Amino acid sequence: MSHGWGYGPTNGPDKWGEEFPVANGTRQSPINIVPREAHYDHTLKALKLKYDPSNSNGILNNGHSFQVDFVDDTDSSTLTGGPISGTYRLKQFHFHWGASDDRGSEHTVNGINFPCELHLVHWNTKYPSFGEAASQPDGLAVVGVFLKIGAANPRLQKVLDALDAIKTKGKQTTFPNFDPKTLLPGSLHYWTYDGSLTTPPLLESVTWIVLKEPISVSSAQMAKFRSLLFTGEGESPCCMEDNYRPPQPLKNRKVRASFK
Ligand SMILES: O=C(O)/C=C/c1cccc(OCc2cccc(CC(=O)O)c2)c1
Ligand SMILES: [Zn+2]
Repeated sequence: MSHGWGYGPTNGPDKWGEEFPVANGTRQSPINIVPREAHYDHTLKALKLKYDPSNSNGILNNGHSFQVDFVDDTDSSTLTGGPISGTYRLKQFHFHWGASDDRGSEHTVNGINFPCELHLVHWNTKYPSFGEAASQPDGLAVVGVFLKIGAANPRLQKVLDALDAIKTKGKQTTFPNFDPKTLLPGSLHYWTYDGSLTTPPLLESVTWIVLKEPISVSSAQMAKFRSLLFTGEGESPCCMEDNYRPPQPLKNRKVRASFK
């Protein structure tokens, strides 16, 4: 049985560096964002997110999180503008969350954890594929959105209603006609910095774009995330929760803000 990375005491974030030495690299993610120390950059453009709901394809429990995959063979769902140049295609979105509402996000703000964080993963079309782009310093752009406890989020509920069908690792089902734009907050003000994937292989290829404004999620909806299992059918069940990497050293990096 392969040891495989995870979020437990024997295979969690503190152990990842044994198999993935880049875990101790110079541009690792997530980080703690300190708004007072972020530099307002007036040259930063507004984010342009153009998503075609017909590109949404399936929803998968990958044993670490669940992800909604998009058809990415054309430029119909893209990220442009913001801190990036060129066109990045939406590949998938997924979440990270905690075992309780006091933790779960990967990025923190002034040391504060949110209960959940959404990642919308895009790859630079100057490269032939996601896999190729993932190994390039400008290959990926991930939009991070915090979820904050409040009113139930009806747009998020559409995603949560699909989770019963993918309870165990490896299960997937169709997930057509979903517009990820419905998961974005009203403001697209953001912080941006150069970082990495937050799970193995921890590749240092991500331009991070973390939105300042959270979206809402209810406690009951958070419980639905935790109904998923890290484990496969027939294995002793382990609830999918606390699937987040804690903040990493900023080292020689600046965080820029698109807003004053
Ligand atoms: O061999 C494997 O299991 C994986 C190989 C591989 C090879 C290249 C890339 C890559 O990316 C995984 C990924 C995609 C998007 C986001 C994240 C991190 C996060 O959860 O935010 C990780 C995975
Ligand atoms: Zn993620």
